[in-house]
Amino acid sequence: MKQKILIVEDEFIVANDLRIMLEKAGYKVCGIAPSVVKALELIASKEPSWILLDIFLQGDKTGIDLAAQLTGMGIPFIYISANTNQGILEAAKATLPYGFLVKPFREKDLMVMLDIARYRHEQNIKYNQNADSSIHIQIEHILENEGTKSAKLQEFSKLLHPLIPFDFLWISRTVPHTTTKDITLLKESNESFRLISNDELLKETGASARDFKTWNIARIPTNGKSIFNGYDFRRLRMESRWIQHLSDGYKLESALVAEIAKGEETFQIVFFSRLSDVFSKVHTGIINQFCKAFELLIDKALYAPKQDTTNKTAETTALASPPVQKKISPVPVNDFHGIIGNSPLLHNALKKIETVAPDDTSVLILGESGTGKERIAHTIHKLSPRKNKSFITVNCAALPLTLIESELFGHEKGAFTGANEKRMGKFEQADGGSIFLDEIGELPLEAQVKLLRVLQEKEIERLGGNGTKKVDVRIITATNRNLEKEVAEGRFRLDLYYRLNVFPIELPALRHRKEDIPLLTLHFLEKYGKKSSAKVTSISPAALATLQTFNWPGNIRELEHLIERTMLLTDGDVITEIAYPDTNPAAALADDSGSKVKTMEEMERDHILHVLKLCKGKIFGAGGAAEMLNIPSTTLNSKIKKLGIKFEFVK
Ligand SMILES: Nc1ncnc2c1ncn2[C@@H]1O[C@H](COP(=O)(O)OP(=O)(O)OP(=O)(O)O)[C@@H](O)[C@H]1O
Repeated sequence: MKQKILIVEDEFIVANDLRIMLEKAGYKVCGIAPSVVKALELIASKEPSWILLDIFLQGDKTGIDLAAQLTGMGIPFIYISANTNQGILEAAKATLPYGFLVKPFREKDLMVMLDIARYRHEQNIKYNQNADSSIHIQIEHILENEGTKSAKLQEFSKLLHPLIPFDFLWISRTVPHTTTKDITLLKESNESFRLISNDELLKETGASARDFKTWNIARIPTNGKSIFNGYDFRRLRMESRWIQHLSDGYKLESALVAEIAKGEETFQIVFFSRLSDVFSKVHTGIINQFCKAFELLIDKALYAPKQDTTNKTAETTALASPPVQKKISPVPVNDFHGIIGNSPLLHNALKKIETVAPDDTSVLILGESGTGKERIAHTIHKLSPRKNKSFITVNCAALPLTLIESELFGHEKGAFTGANEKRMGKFEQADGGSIFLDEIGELPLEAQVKLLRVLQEKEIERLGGNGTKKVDVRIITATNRNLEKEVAEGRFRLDLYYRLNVFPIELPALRHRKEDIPLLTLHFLEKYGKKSSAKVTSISPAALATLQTFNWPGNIRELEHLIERTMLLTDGDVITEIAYPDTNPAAALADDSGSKVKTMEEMERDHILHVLKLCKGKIFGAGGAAEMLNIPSTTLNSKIKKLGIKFEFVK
């Protein structure tokens, strides 16, 4: 069946050009809307399968406003805009489009983007269905098992938590004329949730019993909204004394509300988070997707006619060891093929990896330096049918400009001065396996054209050669740059961006998943305990706690090096003090919002360190840091000494 596309664009000529291009390619254009109001009318009457969306439109609403509604309706969309202002790009990106095409564009760009957007949409549906059915199966297990209401609720929370990051849960039931608060649950760790009794609630929030009785504590006044971030959450606090007290008591910063109607009863499930701005349309989508699961939980566990035999006191105390059987989770709790961590953000990424690994799909891994991009790329390879073939890594930033093409695609003898031998490129070495192109954002434009050709034609041409050779390589790329910005500024080809960004996986920065720091620390203690002669076997709780206050600009790599260094400097077998490097720890301790201005010397030091890391510590010769920085190696050496850069920081 032809895909129906609605064009939302206020410039008639552009819209008409788009219509002609789309119809020529076999799509059916079901309408052109110059404003959000008209678009909503056409959506209702024509039910388009896709929307091409301009940002600035007639009327006071923008395409970004409409996008939020489209996500709610489950209609995929792609932006088409001439606007490359960074703020607008960020706002547009937050609405999770399937693509962004910058005007003016070529017909070919549009078609490539639509193909990829459709592919990504199908993958998303597949991913959601997999997750959905796996969670449903696990929920059925929970409900079939013997166990108290609290144990079932605890298991349910553990399952849901990676998808909806909540710290506090509040469930109330409204039957005609009465609303009762029924369940309050607090997250103590990712593995443990505690039911809170009314007495505990009063004690922990400091509210008096009289206030508690007089305040309207049961239902959250939502006025039809479901996401309460930032301003909305502050307004909610102003409207309800009780929410104000609750959020002060438990340090809550945002809320997500789900309402489930069953006959005459309505259940309000409120997820609170300690992070601000954490909830989005993605979470309301998840709630819609798991509506049935919530109903099951309500019917079969929370409000089942046959109540638990356990007495009330037991019900409201800590839920340390639920008698229900442990579930086999698709992602092992602490160690997923050598990837350590248990935070919801990491779990989401790991689930994506499981989904995409078996296919040949190109994967783009996004994340700051040291977040584990290379490790994840390797895991994708190991989980794929290509696992017994080569996994070749190329760091695009470390390759000197002149050698990039010959490194990637190989060269014939005599192709350039110094090419004394015929040489196989990385793509040929990876034939049958996977290639990991790290720092893809650094690839020069000429090499981008050639890479695009490999992706499109699945063939390479050696430098100086006059024939092509077919290669069968799965491409995994990574970057810590904002590629959309690179595209907008003309440094990265749009067609290549869409080819590579078929399945993006975003890796969280360590400071956004500090709950993983203890697990990672213990992992590195064990790793370096085995390797070195250090006697250290453990770390004191106080030392571990200081690691969680650190901001980790260098992410897991930085934590790993710090643990290794601290182990070497520790006398005895317990780390009680962390050997933080003496380089301006205040800068690293500052949090995101309070980042301080760096001095020129600090900037220079950071830059040299970054380049040295890219070159894996190599200073001299081809591919060395001096060449990349375009300064003599003797100058670089004296700067390294002057700035106090030690080799152990570079590893
Ligand atoms: N989840 C993890 N569990 C255990 N070790 C990890 C994890 N993630 C990363 N590491 C370790 O941290 C170090 C940095 O990881 P990696 O090189 O994969 O990061 P990267 O994002 O590719 O960095 P860059 O962008 O600088 O290339 C490696 O030693 C890796 O083994």
